[in-house]
Amino acid sequence: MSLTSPEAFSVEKHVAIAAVRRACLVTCTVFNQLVRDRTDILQKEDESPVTVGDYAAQAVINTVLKNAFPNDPIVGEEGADALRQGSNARLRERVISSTGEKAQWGLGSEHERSSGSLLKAIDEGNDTGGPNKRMWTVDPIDGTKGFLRGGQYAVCLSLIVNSQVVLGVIGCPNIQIHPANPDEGKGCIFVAVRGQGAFQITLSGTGAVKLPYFPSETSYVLQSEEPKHTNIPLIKRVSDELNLTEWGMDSQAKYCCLARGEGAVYLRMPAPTVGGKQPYEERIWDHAPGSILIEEAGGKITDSEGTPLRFGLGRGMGENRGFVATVDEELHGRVVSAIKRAQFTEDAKKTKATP
Ligand SMILES: Nc1ncnc2c1ncn2[C@@H]1O[C@H](COP(=O)(O)OS(=O)(=O)O)[C@@H](OP(=O)(O)O)[C@H]1O
Ligand SMILES: [Mg+2]
Ligand SMILES: [Mg+2]
Ligand SMILES: [Mg+2]
Repeated sequence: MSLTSPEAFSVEKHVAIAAVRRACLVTCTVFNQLVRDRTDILQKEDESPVTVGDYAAQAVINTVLKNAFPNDPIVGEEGADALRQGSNARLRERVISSTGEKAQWGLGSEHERSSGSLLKAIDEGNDTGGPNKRMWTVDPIDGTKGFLRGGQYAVCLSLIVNSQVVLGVIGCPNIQIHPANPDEGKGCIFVAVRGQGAFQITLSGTGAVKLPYFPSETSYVLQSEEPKHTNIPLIKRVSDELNLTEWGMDSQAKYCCLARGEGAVYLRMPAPTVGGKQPYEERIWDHAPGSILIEEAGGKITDSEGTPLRFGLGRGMGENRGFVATVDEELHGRVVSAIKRAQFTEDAKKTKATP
């Protein structure tokens, strides 16, 4: 069976959807019970937040994946080291109770719920990635800041074979099922398999629609909500030149909105670095599922110079900095050109400012 035959990755797709759905149930429960009280949030070394929800969702997804595909490595965002520290015992207990509350979430029995096996399940995501292998990426909560705000966040899973993303599944509990009709409610899962198209289903698995399906009336540039993650002034310059309007949104929900037709461009540009700091290296779990969703919806995604994205370098994406995704291929070329002009103007300003 070739990588793109109609039956390819059918088992993987069903397992991945089940894993993402279970993880979404966990994150919704955690939000309702814990996050609203603003408890149990840790600051990672890079000062980004991690919550009971991130750990619990990664434990659930890794457990489902390891049960189905014991030999597949997993590249997951989170690690359990902080949970092993005595000072975080309360957080650890919260994670255990969040994952074990219902047997259907995959960590049901007393034995399986024990602290050791939970930490082990989280640490199954410690693979280093690389070029010549089959591996999963897991971002248990993408847009943790959005999750904490009650805004958009995404539970993200992808399968990569020999550096090519072949399957992407993104759960967005807070996204409207229909962009123009709030009455239909919230909660979607977006699914793409290489060569088989991209689809949206509801969180409960009903109402499959092929992407894109929503006729975009206004032309939006989807950008990070978090200003530290992107170059907002540069994106404004590009948007103005192309007569587009910026729309800030947390997480890979941006890729999902673009794939269904709710915008013109996904644009992410590296934030300016200060004090000789190295630029941020993007992570494969933040873009692998979103990139296949865009491509299978008929769109194009590259880095900001028009170079293809590289998912076989390790956990990071190396020199791939800044991302441009569009559903309209002609627009993609115009965005890349507009970025070059905007960068040129920015550089010229800096040179003028330096005495
Ligand atoms: N400095 C910097 N530059 C670029 N990207 C960064 C940076 N720091 C973090 N991250 C990663 O950004 C992920 C969140 O994605 P977005 O920026 O698209 O959404 S958001 O506006 O922050 O919600 C976020 O994913 P999560 O940690 O899963 O939330 C990070 O992996
Ligand atoms: Mg994070
Ligand atoms: Mg992320
Ligand atoms: Mg995350």
